[in-house]
Amino acid sequence: MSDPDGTDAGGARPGTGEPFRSGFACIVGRPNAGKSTLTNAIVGQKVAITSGRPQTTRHVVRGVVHRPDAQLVLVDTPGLHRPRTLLGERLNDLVRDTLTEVDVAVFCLPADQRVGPGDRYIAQQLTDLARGRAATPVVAVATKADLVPKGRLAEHLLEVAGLGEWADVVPVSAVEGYQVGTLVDVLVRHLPPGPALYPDGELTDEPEAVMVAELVREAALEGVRDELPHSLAVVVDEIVPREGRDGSDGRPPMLDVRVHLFVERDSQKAIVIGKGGSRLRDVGTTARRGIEALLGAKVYLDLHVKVAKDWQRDPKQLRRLGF
Ligand SMILES: Nc1nc2c(ncn2[C@@H]2O[C@H](COP(=O)(O)OP(=O)(O)OP(=O)(O)O)[C@@H](O)[C@H]2O)c(=O)[nH]1
Repeated sequence: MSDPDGTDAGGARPGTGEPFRSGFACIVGRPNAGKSTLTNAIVGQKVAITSGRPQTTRHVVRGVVHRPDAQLVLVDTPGLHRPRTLLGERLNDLVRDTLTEVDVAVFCLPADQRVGPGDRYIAQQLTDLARGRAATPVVAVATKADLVPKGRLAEHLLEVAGLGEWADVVPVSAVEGYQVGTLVDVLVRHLPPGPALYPDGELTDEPEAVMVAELVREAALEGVRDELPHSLAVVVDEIVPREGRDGSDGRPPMLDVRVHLFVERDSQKAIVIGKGGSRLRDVGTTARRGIEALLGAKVYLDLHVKVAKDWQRDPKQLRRLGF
């Protein structure tokens, strides 16, 4: 049976000395290959659609798997999602774009169907690019394993293995939860070492969080628009009620709002913060007024400025952050 909260998607490997890993994966395959069902099985209940955070990634985030040892971010690949409508060069371009921006690709091939020309075409593109400069590993997945007898599954796996250059081949059944955890383990192994890309806990695309981020960004860019990258990234970590300040005692309710601002260079961090923190205080005051009006509560606004290079590993990552 499938594990309803997705906890079979792996656990800590204490004592292994393995570094924390984080990165992006995309799930590709022809229509009806089981991509959506697999995505849901991988992220389980922890789905956190973040389409409202366009500043954090150029792709739509489908979900984030938080583990003690890793964070796996599943991103949508609109182009590859509907290969029937994207033939020839356009598909090539999309595959290339996608593969250069994720750490690992997942190629779904349903076990209940013969490998067809559509699969072969995608397989060729993926193999070319896995061999190319981006060298993105591709994990081939035999989906819907529950629909076929063992003998047929073995046959399918052999066929899939011969189709291209895969880092791994894994049979799964998203419906029954079979091997979903194993697949996540395999994907995590292909992620580079690095800290979590998203705050732990639930992400949100709630309009308030998006608007709070916008208010902070606007305030941070005021007067220094030319000196800061257009796409200064603002991430709202949390909006939580202050304990004992829910308004029930007659005092106005109070919210703690914690926000990270990401910039590219130390010099930009200095601009945002200002001499002795004076500018950041102004940014906070301006943003707080807007946020209080928006949320209808008193707000304690906690702003942190970080240089992205400190927590991002390479230009690839910076691009993903929107820089
Ligand atoms: N039995 C079984 N059915 C599955 C499994 N995974 C997906 N399906 C079914 O296969 C069909 C297609 O699955 P989707 O997840 O929608 O496939 P998709 O690749 O996202 O499809 P597109 O959106 O058309 O690209 C659905 O009817 C699913 O219920 C599985 O592991 N076992």
